[in-house]
Amino acid sequence: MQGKIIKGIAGFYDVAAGNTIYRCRAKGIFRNQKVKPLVGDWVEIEILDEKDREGNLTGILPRTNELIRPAVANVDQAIVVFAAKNPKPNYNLLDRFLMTMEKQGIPVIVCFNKKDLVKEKELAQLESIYEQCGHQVIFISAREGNGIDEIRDLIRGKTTVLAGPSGVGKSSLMNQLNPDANMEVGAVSRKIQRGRHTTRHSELIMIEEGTFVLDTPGFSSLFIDRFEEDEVKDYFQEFAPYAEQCRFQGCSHTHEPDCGVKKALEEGRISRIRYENYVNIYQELKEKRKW
Ligand SMILES: Nc1nc2c(ncn2[C@@H]2O[C@H](COP(=O)(O)OP(=O)(O)OP(=O)(O)O)[C@@H](O)[C@H]2O)c(=O)[nH]1
Ligand SMILES: [Zn+2]
Repeated sequence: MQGKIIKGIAGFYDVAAGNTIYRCRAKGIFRNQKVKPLVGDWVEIEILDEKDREGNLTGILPRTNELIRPAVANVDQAIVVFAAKNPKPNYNLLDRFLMTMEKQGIPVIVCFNKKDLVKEKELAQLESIYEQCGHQVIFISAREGNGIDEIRDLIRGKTTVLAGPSGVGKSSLMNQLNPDANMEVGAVSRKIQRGRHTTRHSELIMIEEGTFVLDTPGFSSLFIDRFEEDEVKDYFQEFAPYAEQCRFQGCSHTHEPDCGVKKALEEGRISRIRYENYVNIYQELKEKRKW
């Protein structure tokens, strides 16, 4: 029988097969192989006890991909959640997340929660910025249950990493998607202080058969240390058409004269937020390399 590992705890793996979750032990063969079972793996299991839902892991199917942080395999897509307001979106963190996922070939849907707190006009601005750089953008209100069906449609039959900083309403969203999950929802300030999530392990929540969501702990620890500064611009794809007009080949769009990207910025064709994040990330990587 085949299933998917949704959780690993102290030598056991919880495997969802159909609508049932079996607690499985990895058989000896895994110790001799170099591959260690990962959350998200599609696996072959043998049932030992149907009533007690116990089994053995007997094989791992080939992976389509493997993320290191969070440690999870076979990710189809990510949904990154920010609040449209309260807390104000950290666009720099958002752009870093988009780069990190894009580098690993994982499509990202940008989701702004708490749409009940801001005006349509502000939402339209957010939408145009992130659609311009190639992402699907959705607006929801987890509190009012708005946009939840749209999310359900987007995640159906897939494995989705749900990421976002503390306080944006991820737990509220998970509760809407899966009332059984019963995640703790609380005041923004209190939870940031307590810093819960820091020691939690990756766990997939089965929303329905074949649909899995990973609620990702520790979003702010996402760093972009595996990038060269010169490749950063490749992740700001909306710059590309204007870069053709730069005077210098390999223009970094920061200090060079006759830069097509800076011209487009002045003309309002490129988002200032995105441009400033680009410069910030570019310079940070350049500084790092000096040491
Ligand atoms: N106005 C408004 N408030 C919301 C919405 N969704 C969540 N909230 C509130 O935002 C606060 C944080 O919500 P949580 O769901 O706990 O946020 P979280 O992202 O899971 O935070 P952590 O658990 O710290 O990661 C709570 O006070 C929620 O009631 C929304 O759609 N609109
Ligand atoms: Zn340029």
